Amino acid sequence: MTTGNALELAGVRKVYGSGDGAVTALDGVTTGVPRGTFTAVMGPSGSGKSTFLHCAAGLDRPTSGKVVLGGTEIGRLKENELTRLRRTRVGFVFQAYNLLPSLNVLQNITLPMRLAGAKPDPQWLREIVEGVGMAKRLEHRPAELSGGQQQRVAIARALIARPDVVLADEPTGALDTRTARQVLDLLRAVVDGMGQTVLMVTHDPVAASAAHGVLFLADGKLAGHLPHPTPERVAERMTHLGEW
Ligand SMILES: Nc1ncnc2c1ncn2[C@@H]1O[C@H](COP(=O)(O)OP(=O)(O)OP(=O)(O)O)[C@@H](O)[C@H]1O
Repeated sequence: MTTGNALELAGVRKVYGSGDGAVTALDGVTTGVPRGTFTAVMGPSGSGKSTFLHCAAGLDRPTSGKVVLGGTEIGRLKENELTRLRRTRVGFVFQAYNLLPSLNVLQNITLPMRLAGAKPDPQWLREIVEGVGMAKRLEHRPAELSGGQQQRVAIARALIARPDVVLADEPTGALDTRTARQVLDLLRAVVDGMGQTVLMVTHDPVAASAAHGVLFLADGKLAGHLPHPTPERVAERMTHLGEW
């Protein structure tokens, strides 16, 4: 495992709109996400969580400040370089899985590599397919899988390029409690067992407690970090931050 930060934000500000209608979604966020860690991001509604994730992924450009992903300052990249970086150095996991219905499991998992014009490493492919427990389902289409299985495929897809960071946006939001637990345990195993780095936005203190630590946002600013989170301690912090 390489040491250092997989992701760094330095003084990141994001202002949407201008003049009277301007909204400051991120207000000078500076933080680092160490490699091989699982970090949850929590905060009240409108506190800037999605904007944080979008800036980290290069989906949104900060108004000012720097985002460094795996040593590359992404603000300096041209649009086509940014697209390639998103395909190969960032893995995405969404609440709604976002698998392509016409592709089978194997094709969905390897799609980011094919879009980037690269071939997946067969040994890594085998490791992640087995790691997410989908080795016997490679020919199946998403419609033939449960929600939890679809999310496991999405996690494998997020890992296929060995990204610098996997960004997960409410990955358990559409799942029942038991299936959500399995997906959280898998994300944790991806970090503890495979040395990957995961950053997850969630509203759920139980989901957040699967992480090594929780970053709290309030009004676009960092409002604390909680190591070794438990659902109770996360909920208590959130209550202090206001409506959620
Ligand atoms: N494209 C946009 N244009 C204008 N304002 C925006 C845009 N995106 C976000 N905002 C505003 O920026 C602030 C932060 O939004 P963001 O979606 O990052 O918060 P959040 O913490 O993810 O919220 P939630 O938990 O409700 O999803 C909010 O006030 C929001 O209205």
